[in-house]
Amino acid sequence: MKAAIIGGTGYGSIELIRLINKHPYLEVGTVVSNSQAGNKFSDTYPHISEIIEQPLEKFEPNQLADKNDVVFLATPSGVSSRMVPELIDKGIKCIDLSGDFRLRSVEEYETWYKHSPADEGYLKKAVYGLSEIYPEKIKTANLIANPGCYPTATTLGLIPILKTNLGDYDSIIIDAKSGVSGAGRGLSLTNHYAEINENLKAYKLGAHQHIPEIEQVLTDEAGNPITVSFTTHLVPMTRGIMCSIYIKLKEKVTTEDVHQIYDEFYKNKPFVRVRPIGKVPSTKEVWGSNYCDIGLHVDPRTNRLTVISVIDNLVKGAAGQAIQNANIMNGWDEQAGLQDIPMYP
Ligand SMILES: NC(=O)C1=CN([C@@H]2O[C@H](COP(=O)(O)OP(=O)(O)OC[C@H]3O[C@@H](n4cnc5c(N)ncnc54)[C@H](OP(=O)(O)O)[C@@H]3O)[C@@H](O)[C@H]2O)C=CC1
Ligand SMILES: CC(=O)N[C@@H](CCC(=O)OP(=O)(O)O)C(=O)O
Repeated sequence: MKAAIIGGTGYGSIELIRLINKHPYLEVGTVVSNSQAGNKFSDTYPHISEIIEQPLEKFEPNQLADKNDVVFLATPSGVSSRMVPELIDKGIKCIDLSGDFRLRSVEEYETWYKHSPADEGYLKKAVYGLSEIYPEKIKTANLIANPGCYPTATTLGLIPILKTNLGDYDSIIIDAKSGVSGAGRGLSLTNHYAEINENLKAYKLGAHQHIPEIEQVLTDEAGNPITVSFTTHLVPMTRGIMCSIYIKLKEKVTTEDVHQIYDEFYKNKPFVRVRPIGKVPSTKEVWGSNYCDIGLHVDPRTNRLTVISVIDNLVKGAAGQAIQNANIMNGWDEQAGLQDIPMYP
């Protein structure tokens, strides 16, 4: 099956290429580039020389739909929303890595993303692609809104406890940290080496576009309105996200009790690894892989649960989950092409 990619020279795209190249049922089809059409892909990324040798192409929706079976849009928000309708109308399945189809409310989108939302008719067709939680909806979807990187780590870390009545869900605090590739390949002063090296920065306080996405998922799963305190930090590393999540518990429960809840919840989910009691995952332990690793601890003095959730932002946080969704949509093993051991050290 041929997979097209739009947003060819970005980080999401080059990670999709790496994963599709070793996928048993997918092969790289058309790769669209807005800035480099006509140039060889390996001119931008020499590490794919002699492996993927093809020109980058212009966006031609008719040709794209004729020559490919699925399209991954690794384009910025505001761009995907303009491209998806033309593609969906031609009958090709789309998996969008941007935030354009994740929020159900167009007003919320405008408030947080600060530009025009996608057409509401197409928004209604989109299925939120949190693979572990919505596999049944994903199976029959034609348009997947692939989750954001921070929302993936956060919601997978929170949903099992939310499904119980044990927590005080007005008290959720998420302290989130990301490597610099989370900001994409575009140049900016914030991500300049001298600005980020030996530095730790909090950013977008109270204004991060992932806040409404996290609250939408948690509210759906809890069945009650949930608001969260969510603060993002930029860390001088290339890949990786760690979300340290804090929830006050209403009853006296132990780490063992909570561990059992998470173990049971994720027992048939191969990409979520709940660490043994006393073990805390680090970002390097999921590097280059589609795993979300979770560590749990209840502090008996404060009766507060701490959840540590780590992912690779470019894999489980973007391209890997997109491939997992393509696997589910096609009825393949959800692990197809994603079974690598994380790269270490
Ligand atoms: N990086 C990450 O960890 C994650 C990213 N995402 C989302 O995935 C999407 C891709 O992210 P990422 O690859 O990191 O971003 P990049 O900035 O690295 O790449 C995006 C690519 O989109 C293309 N593009 C940029 N502007 C336009 C435009 N106006 N019209 C058409 N194409 C354009 C460019 O490629 P070209 O010129 O070759 O077309 C650009 O390289 C984004 O929506 C991002 O928010 C989601 C989760 C995690
Ligand atoms: C480190 C860094 O800057 N990360 C980005 C993640 C953006 C992203 O993934 O965008 P979506 O909204 O499409 O999910 C940020 O915090 O905005």
